[in-house]
Amino acid sequence: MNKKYLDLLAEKYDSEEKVVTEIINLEAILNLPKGTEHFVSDLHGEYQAFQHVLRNGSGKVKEKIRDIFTGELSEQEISEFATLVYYPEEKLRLIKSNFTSDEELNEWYKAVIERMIRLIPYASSKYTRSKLRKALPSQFVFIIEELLYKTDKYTNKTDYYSSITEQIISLRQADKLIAGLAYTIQRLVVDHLHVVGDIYDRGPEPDKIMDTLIDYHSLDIQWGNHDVLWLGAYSGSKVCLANILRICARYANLDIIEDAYGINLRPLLNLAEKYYEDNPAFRPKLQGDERLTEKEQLQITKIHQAIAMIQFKLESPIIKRRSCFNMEGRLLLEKVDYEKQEVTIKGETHPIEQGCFQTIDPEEPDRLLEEEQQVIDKLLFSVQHSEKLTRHMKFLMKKGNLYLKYNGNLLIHGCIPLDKDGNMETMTIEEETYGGRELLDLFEEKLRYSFANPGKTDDLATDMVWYLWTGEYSSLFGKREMTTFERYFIKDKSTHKEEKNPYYYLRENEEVCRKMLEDFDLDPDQGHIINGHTPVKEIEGENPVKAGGKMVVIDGGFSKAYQSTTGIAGYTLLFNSFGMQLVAHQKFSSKQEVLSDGIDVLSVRRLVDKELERKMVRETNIGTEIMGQIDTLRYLLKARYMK
Ligand SMILES: O=P(O)(O)OC[C@H]1O[C@](O)(COP(=O)(O)O)[C@@H](O)[C@@H]1O
Ligand SMILES: [Mn+2]
Repeated sequence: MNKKYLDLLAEKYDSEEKVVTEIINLEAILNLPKGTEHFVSDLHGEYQAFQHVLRNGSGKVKEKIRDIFTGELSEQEISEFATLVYYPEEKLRLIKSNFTSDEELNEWYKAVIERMIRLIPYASSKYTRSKLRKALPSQFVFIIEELLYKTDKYTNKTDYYSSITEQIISLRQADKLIAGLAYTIQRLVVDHLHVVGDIYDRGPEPDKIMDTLIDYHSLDIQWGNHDVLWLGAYSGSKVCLANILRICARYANLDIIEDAYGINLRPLLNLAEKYYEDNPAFRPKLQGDERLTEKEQLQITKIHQAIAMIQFKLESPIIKRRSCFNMEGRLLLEKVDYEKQEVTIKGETHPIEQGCFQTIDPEEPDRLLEEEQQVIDKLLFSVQHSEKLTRHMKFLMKKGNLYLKYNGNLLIHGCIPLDKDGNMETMTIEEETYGGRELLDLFEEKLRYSFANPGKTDDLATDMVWYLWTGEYSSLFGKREMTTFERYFIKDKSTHKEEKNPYYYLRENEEVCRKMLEDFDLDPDQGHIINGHTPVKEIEGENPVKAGGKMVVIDGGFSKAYQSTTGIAGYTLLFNSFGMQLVAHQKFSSKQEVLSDGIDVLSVRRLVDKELERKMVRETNIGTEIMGQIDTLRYLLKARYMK
């Protein structure tokens, strides 16, 4: 081992005792049951629903409460207590307003603190003391540890508890302590979170989801197609930028751009007001009980057209300079007869409905007007200089990958592009041919390069980020082509269809899934592929667990816009030392309803896989890392202290 490395290590472990203690500590960790992994996907800006799933650990919090308090508390009391753990501040306010005297309130405080103190050792039984300590609210660590670790041998338990809790109450610290304990419980229930893509688009608050993830104790992200669209925009792809703005306009979410990320839309609005009128095809989709004035809707409709046209124009030169994308079929602006208002696609001519080609020169349909060019340039400048967006995009890069191998499973948002016989599809880029895992690695390399070079806007790497959004062999898109143009302008619905990659029916087949796991050097007997991206239509009887359990699809539709097709409000997956469980969530109406009626979004559990023997940390990714650390420490011990 390198001497310098050893010197550095010896600085940290500067005595034999320190090395020995750390080895013992690490060995002990290896023999603990593995922590619970929590998988979510396709959050699509639905911050409130995501918060709920995160706070209740997909039902795990309530399960732990039930394990301990069934028989002692009524079902109603269990629900109330669970709600307090999920939303401590709000629930405390609500409960406190029901008490008429301080005595009553103080009694309630005592009971609740005692319950939480009983729950914590149970929820943390898989962790070392030092890990638990890190999860405790820092200002109360001393007090909580006193309560947790006291023995009743020599002291009177009740007195001991009472004196500490009474002090807390009289010093008016009870609310803070309860909230701190509640967050500790939430944190203990889930050890690690996987976000299998699509944080952004359609829903109203992706920025708040990002803030939550930034504060989360342990997570990784597999980028979704919508996430790379945002990364692409930030990395200098104007066409990706036009797409994110178009989607925000379409779903009436321009607030995300203006208010959350502080990007000035005035230049785009001026352009939109100058050229566009009302147009039913571009009216925003309003979700739930969202209301907008007629004037607001009209304004968005105009912006929506302006940015869609900029997007179509920007696509064209990329398609032309990148023949390897094989997207010539998408050069639709050139296929429009602007006189007759018709478009010819795949040999068929269709009338254009609700066209808005005011800024198009039929001789040069993809040429941006000077004003359009200025608008998109200004927008790109603001996007790349938004402090908050920079923070969010950097985090997305730091925690994100295109796919992840974790504890024997393969996590990937979309697919591994296959041909209809199940072979990996290939793409030739700069004279090299790539397929399967190598293609995915190349995509990721290009994305990272583009992100690191935001000043380059037309290079191959930046164009490839857009390809990841919409290209046939993109592992995130997984469809032949994106029919955005057709959906706006052509009535005939058959032109709107987006044909899926064969992966999406081949993944039902166990052999195919095993082969893909092997291609990624994973053990097909142990591993699973975990996908998001395609909403599972439970309503039509589709099963999210496929290929004899080798494939699990967890996109059940957090996205409100898709709930009518899925019939539920999303799946999540839990993987603990006993096995894997899929959780189906019912529609989340509002936090208010959970708070006041204790109504918890009902989750239905399905067993995906049961471990024959309880899985220990030793058998996990982290376990492998720890074993490496132990080896190094043993080496240090021998080389420096055992002479
Ligand atoms: O109906 P919308 O929201 O415009 O989106 C449709 C587009 O979104 C996509 O489904 C991609 O988004 P998802 O990853 O959420 O499926 C495209 O295939 C399709 O063209
Ligand atoms: Mn997706």
